[in-house]
Amino acid sequence: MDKSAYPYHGGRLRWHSSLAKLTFWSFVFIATTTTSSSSRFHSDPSRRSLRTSSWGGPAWEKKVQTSARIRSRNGFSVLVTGAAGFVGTHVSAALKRRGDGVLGLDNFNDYYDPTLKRARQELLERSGVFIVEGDINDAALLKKLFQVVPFTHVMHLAAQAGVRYAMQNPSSYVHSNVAGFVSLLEVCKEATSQPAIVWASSSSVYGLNTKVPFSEKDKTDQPASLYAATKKAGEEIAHTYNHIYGLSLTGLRFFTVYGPWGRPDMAYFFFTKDILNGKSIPIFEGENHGTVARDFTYIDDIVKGCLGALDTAQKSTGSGGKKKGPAQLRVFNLGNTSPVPVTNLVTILERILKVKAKRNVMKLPRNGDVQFTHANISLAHRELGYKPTTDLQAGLKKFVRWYLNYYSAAGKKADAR
Ligand SMILES: O=C(O)[C@H]1O[C@H](OP(=O)(O)OP(=O)(O)OC[C@H]2O[C@@H](n3ccc(=O)[nH]c3=O)[C@H](O)[C@@H]2O)[C@H](O)[C@@H](O)[C@H]1O
Repeated sequence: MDKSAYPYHGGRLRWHSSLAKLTFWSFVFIATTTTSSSSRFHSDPSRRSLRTSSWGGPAWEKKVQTSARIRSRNGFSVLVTGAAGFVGTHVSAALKRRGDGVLGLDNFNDYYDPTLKRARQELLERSGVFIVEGDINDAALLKKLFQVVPFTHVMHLAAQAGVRYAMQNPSSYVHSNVAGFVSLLEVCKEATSQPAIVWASSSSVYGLNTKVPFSEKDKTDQPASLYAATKKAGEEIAHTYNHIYGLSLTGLRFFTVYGPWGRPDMAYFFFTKDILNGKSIPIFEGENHGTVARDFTYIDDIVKGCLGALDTAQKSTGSGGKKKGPAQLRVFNLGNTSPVPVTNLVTILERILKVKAKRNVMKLPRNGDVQFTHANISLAHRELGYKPTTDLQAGLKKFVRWYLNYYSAAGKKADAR
């Protein structure tokens, strides 16, 4: 790959209001709360543990309605699945802030430290977003939610993420990314007023493709991981529900999203933890010392892309399971279009943390990783007004600031993996 494909920008610092607000509430949270763990557990073969809690009743319905109530002219009423997740939390907060009604749904599984998800939930609750605790495979719960609120939009972010974990727990990917998506679409399609749906696909659908930058027009028939295969399956499933039932569907191919309140299973996150703890970090390289690189994309840019997708989504055309006309079907890359080698990511972290990393360079394992990603974002720019503005250096600075505050102020251990 051409070295010129890895440009760096200077450290432009941009303090986005959503982040400022989230960070503020993080301090409030850390200072005042402990995590509640009153929910029951039940066994599910596809999850290491899955919390459930009872739902229903007049008080619960009122909470749901209040959270989903639109507070601005021409606002939306949005069901955000995966609201306690990294992207879900940021998107929910941004929607709420601009006056949309937002109801969260999350199963709070323990793929990574659920304390972090509870902390995000606490943040959202303080800004008026209620998260219903439940699984997207629970059709009765979904139906109930649609009975209580006529959602105009669904932002579907609930998923089993992580490329390498798919080899350890394949069924969790089928459970969430395939069965769960179908379960959600079944309920959406039956709604009297079908919502428009925006959902998270992944850059990983480009798999072993070698032509860069990746364009939405490229074939995506070589997934390198089961995770990628389930996201690709999601895109095909979206086509089917659009074709048969008239659901308006927009898939967003996220490129390695990072930032404050991020996922502890991701490399930038556990590298930070391990560098600070003096532990060696495994840095992957390709054949013949080939560069491994990612088009790391900052969370605030992704949030803007998500809002742009919701704002430009056309109405679904069907009702009660019947299609009345053709509906919108879209897919967009949301990347930074500026790939950075993983070794450079580590150098940036060393500079910000002022600690030298113990680098353990090793061959890219054959466990689902691809060697590089690079997004062509011209379609998203044209249709959604998407224009990322945060480079990796500036974004990592913000991440590290959050990380140090979160874990030191809360006295929490960074239980990254
Ligand atoms: O764009 C996506 O759709 C996906 O992005 C993310 O996957 P990836 O891009 O693989 O991110 P991440 O694991 O942070 O590895 C980053 C880099 O570090 C390298 N890497 C990783 C681990 C390690 O031990 N060493 C290493 O060098 C590794 O080779 C890679 O080059 C999401 O996790 C995934 O859920 C999905 O959303």
